[in-house]
This record gives sequence, structure tokens and C-alpha cells, in this order.
Amino acid sequence: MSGKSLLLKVILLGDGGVGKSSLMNRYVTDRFDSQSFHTIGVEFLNRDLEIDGRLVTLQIWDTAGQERFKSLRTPFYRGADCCLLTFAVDDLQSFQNLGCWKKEFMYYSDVRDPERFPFVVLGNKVDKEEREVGEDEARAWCEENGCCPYFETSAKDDTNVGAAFEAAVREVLASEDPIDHTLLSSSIDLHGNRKVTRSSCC
Ligand SMILES: Nc1nc2c(ncn2[C@@H]2O[C@H](COP(=O)(O)OP(=O)(O)OP(=O)(O)O)[C@@H](O)[C@H]2O)c(=O)[nH]1
Ligand SMILES: [Mg+2]
Repeated sequence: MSGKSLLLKVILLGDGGVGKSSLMNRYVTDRFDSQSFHTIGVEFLNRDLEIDGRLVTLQIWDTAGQERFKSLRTPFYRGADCCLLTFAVDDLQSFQNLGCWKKEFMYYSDVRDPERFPFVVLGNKVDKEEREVGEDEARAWCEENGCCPYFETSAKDDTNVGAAFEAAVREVLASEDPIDHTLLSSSIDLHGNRKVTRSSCC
């Protein structure tokens, strides 16, 4: 196993209130807040993980879904390695807006290879009894939109949250030459000071 960690930037997009911040917080801090506030602008958290013997630092960017914060979130799309398109299964409108989120991301991210860019779709709040979007319907949308992986998640119950973020990492590793990603290497110097260095190639 390599001692160098790959830094991957993933970005959570979707309507206000679908649970983006809750998913990020569940994954990174293993907490859920039933009274969480709307995000203003963007926030990010890192989590280290190991996938197939690779050390990865997943940098999760959580954006504000409300329309009025559009100009605050779009500058942060550049440099993303994967986009997690999120809706809530009890909110049909949030599902119908997935296409708009994908378009907004493609417009502002300026990705090198739009055809191959990895997306993962998350249908959140599956713990809720009253659904407005069926799993088949969501899977059909994913098929029609580049066969992106689909996960039914609950930030509240911690259903599939880890699986969804790990799928995002796998999508990136499968889609691109990993040499492109920033490598964070940890090394110990002879005087005992721990150094973290960044380099753009190995
Ligand atoms: N039942 C249930 N409620 C959830 C779940 N995820 C989030 N919530 C609740 O839904 C509300 C909105 O969640 P947030 O995580 O703030 O939503 P958001 O997508 O970050 O919203 P913006 O920041 O406005 O874009 C909060 O009251 C959460 O507690 C879930 O999986 N199940
Ligand atoms: Mg939020």
C-alpha cells in the first residue's frame, strides 16, 4: 500500500432541505441533527479512507441548495472530481430538479471531459414512510443520464451513507488517470517534526 494519500474533491448538490449537510455530517462525524439550518454558501469537511489498498483523503464540499445562494456556491465547482446529485425521496420537486443541478454543475465546473465525468445520485430520507419518488423511477433517471450509480440513503438512520461516498471514490478512480490528482504525502523528518507536503505528481 502506498503511503501517499490521494486528495479527491467531491461536491454535494441538490435542492435546499434534501439532506446534503446531514449526509456529510453523518459520514464525517457520525452525527445527525434533526434541527439543522440551511447552509449559506459552501462548507467542506475531510475524511480519510482506504479503498482497494489506496489511501484517499475525501474532501466533501457541501453547498447551499437554495436558489438565492447560487452565486455563492457555483465558484466552488471547479476542480471537483465527482458530483453527488442529491434529492429527497419524499420530495418530487427535488427529484425533478436533478437535471437542472447537473446542468448547473457542468456549466460552472468547466470539466475537461464532460462525457466521462463521474456523477453519483443519492435518494435521501428513505427512512420516511411517505415517498413521492419510487426507486425504479430514480434508477431509470440514472440510466438515462449516463448510467450513474444510485443509492437510497438515510442520513438519519445511517443507511448507505458510507456506501454512497465510497462509490464516488471508486467512480473517480475508475474514470481518470490517478496521476492527475493532488497527492498528500506524510513524512517524518529526522528532527521529529511531522510534515505534510502537497505535490501535483508522484
Ligand atoms: N427523516 C430524515 N430527515 C433528514 C434526513 N436528512 C436530513 N434530514 C432533515 O432534513 C432537514 C434538512 O436537512 P439539511 O441537511 O440541512 O438539508 P440541506 O440539503 O443541507 O439543505 P440546504 O443547506 O438548505 O441546501 C433537516 O431537518 C434534517 O434533519 C434523513 O435522512 N431522514
Ligand atoms: Mg445544507
